[in-house]
Amino acid sequence: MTEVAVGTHTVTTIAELRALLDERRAAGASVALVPTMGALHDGHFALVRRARELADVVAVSIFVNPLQFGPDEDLEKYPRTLEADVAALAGLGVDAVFAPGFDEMYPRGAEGGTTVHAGPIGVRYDGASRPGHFDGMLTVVAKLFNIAQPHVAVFGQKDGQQAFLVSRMVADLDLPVRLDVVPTVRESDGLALSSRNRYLDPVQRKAALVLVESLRAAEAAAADGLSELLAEGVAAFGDHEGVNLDYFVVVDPDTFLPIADDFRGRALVLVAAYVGSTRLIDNAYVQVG
Ligand SMILES: Nc1ncnc2c1ncn2[C@@H]1O[C@H](COP(=O)(O)OP(=O)(O)OP(=O)(O)O)[C@@H](O)[C@H]1O
Ligand SMILES: CC(C)(CO)[C@@H](O)C(=O)[O-]
Ligand code: BAL
Repeated sequence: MTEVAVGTHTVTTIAELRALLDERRAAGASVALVPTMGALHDGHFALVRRARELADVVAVSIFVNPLQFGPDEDLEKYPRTLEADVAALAGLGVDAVFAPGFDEMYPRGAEGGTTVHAGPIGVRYDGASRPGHFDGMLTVVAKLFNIAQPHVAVFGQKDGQQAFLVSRMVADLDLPVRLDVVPTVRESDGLALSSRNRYLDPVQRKAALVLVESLRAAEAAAADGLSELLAEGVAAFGDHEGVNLDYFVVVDPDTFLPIADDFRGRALVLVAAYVGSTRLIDNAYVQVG
């Protein structure tokens, strides 16, 4: 049997990651990739555990991708905790951590290279509030797929539109990778875990619960149809000081288009809101009608 390196290897170049994964593949191993932007929490760790179930070798990428941030967004202040992230991933038995710098990923600069276009769903909902976000996200995900060549890649349902658009890209561009989506991991009070939760002060942390509360209200009203669902979901925002609803929409999970008034069946409620200046998202499946 071929000798292969064991333990957690942190690499910063594409060549190093390819060499490491090629060696494992040559020994017959399957590979799972978990793409992240770091500042890891239990949501990410659930993805890593799932990846371990799905493949012999797990690679986690940590890259805060400038292409998916708008000019007024939080690229500069996005939390970066590489040392702690690597230690946690080693504890979970991850084989490779890929933490490239900007030049390694974009040698032609942010504007100079080929990019992926997300198509019509990429300009709705989060894409309407964050122009260019999904093109930038898909561009880096396509690169990561080509770099790591995983058998399976694991994403979180918390970023529901992202998971949908990645699966669209895989289908539309015939990418040879299987996708797996892990349910949203929540705090005990229901708040979806997010790296951006650490921007919240204690008062905002409490106010942020309105997102999951709106989803629960929508779920409770879903049996009565779309207009009741929307009315109850949006009403949950009431008068929350410092909270501004961005969108509250119900989509068909198969198309990500808004459902019609007479829709009956499983639908996905998407919500985004600003809590202070922090933009948070959440979503939940409901049974309409
Ligand atoms: N609470 C969660 N439950 C399940 N998956 C999650 C959760 N939070 C993030 N993920 C998934 O982890 C992967 C990496 O996400 P990312 O690094 O952007 O973390 P994040 O916490 O979503 O950060 P932010 O929302 O602040 O950008 C994505 O597939 C994302 O959907
Ligand atoms: C998928 C991803 C790692 C691409 O940068 C990012 O959008 C994220 O962390 O969800
Ligand atoms: N969590 C998805 C990555 C982003 O917000 O840019």
